[in-house]
Amino acid sequence: MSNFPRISLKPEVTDYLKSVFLNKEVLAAVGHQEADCRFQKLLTCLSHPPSYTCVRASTHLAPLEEIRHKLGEELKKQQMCTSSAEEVSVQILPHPQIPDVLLLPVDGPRPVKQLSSEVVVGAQCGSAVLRGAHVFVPGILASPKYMKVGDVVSVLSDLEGRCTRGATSFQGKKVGIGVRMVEALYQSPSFDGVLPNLAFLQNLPSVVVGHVLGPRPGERILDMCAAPGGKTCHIAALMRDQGEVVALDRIRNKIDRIHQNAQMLHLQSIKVYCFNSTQAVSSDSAQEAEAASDRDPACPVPGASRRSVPTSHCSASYSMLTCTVTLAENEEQVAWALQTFPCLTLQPQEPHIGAEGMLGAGLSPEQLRLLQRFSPELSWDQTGTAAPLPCRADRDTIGFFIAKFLKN
Ligand SMILES: C[S@@+](CC[C@H](N)C(=O)[O-])C[C@H]1O[C@@H](n2cnc3c(N)ncnc32)[C@H](O)[C@@H]1O
Repeated sequence: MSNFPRISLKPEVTDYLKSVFLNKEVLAAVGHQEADCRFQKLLTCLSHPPSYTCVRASTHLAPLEEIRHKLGEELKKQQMCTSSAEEVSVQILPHPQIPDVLLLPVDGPRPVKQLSSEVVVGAQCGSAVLRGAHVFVPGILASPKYMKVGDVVSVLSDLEGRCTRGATSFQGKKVGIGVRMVEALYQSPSFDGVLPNLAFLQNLPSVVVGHVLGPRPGERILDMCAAPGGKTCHIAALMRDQGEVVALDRIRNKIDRIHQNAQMLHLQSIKVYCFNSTQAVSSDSAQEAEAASDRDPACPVPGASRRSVPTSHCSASYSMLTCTVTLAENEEQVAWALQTFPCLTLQPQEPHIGAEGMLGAGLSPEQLRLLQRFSPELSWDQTGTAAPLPCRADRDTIGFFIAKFLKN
């Protein structure tokens, strides 16, 4: 059996994505064959984990080199517990362009034996396992009826969401780890409890967006879709914890995670509110000028989800980001915003390591160049080759999109 069955999407989702990737503008530019090839690669990318782990280092608390060294020591200790080899080595590389990123290669796919005793986990848990996590009890959907502590099992991921939860038959402890991974298909260190205040697991594009925003100490920044607070904390760290980051999330349970992360990273400048960002939008210019009310940070920006909006005194810059690959949530939003709010202009991004925006939303080549789209399908062939890790890291990412606007 292949370790990676092709990702299985509902037919209507496949059709929709296909219509995006094979839209008229793309077809005219690259032709049907190339457009279809990119789409097929996208489906392949979606079923594979990235070839490295990205860690954001808390450089507001310690220098990068010190964090790199401490992380290496911690991970060596971890490896010594699980490996029979006398010498263990851990490769941790700084990112050449991003000053607070450390990259760790993932080794895989490795040959693993499939055992007759199987634990089935949800797809989300499965992807965490592929990135080095152990299986925690809530992720388990089904397990052998008489499984007991110490049994060796294979962990399989339910990619199609068909497995009905049968956790009642799980005989192990109901808290803590459910299955400790000893033989991973993709060998990647577990970060569970490893330097929690200095090494924060975050996808590379999610770190890039903080730098693109470029917040400065003393500014007031609004993050409209903040939980669990990865980017909120990054912004506060980049501001050296001076100023204010207002973090909104509409789901009350998730608010605690922002508090926990801020506390863990020793960040005091974050103010967290449970609030629906779409209701934080106001067209009232008096209110807008006032922008001081924490509960109503008035911004003339449409309240679509997943946006981080920094504000400053006389003009404001806005950064819009999504972790989706569709035109509707990305380039079409940009086209709409530019048309609806003539006061907005697109700004160059620094760093710009992803691709440019995708054709299909009627944006000009110049506008597309100002957008940053992380498109793993464009370079799928190169990942997994001998290319140096930092080069691979910039290409082998999750799908992600960043636009930076200035409001005049
Ligand atoms: C992908 S997560 C954000 C990740 C976060 N920016 C980070 O870096 O850790 C999206 C979040 O947006 C929140 N959200 C979605 N729509 C919202 C809205 N209208 N108002 C406030 N929060 C919203 C969701 O509850 C969810 O927690």
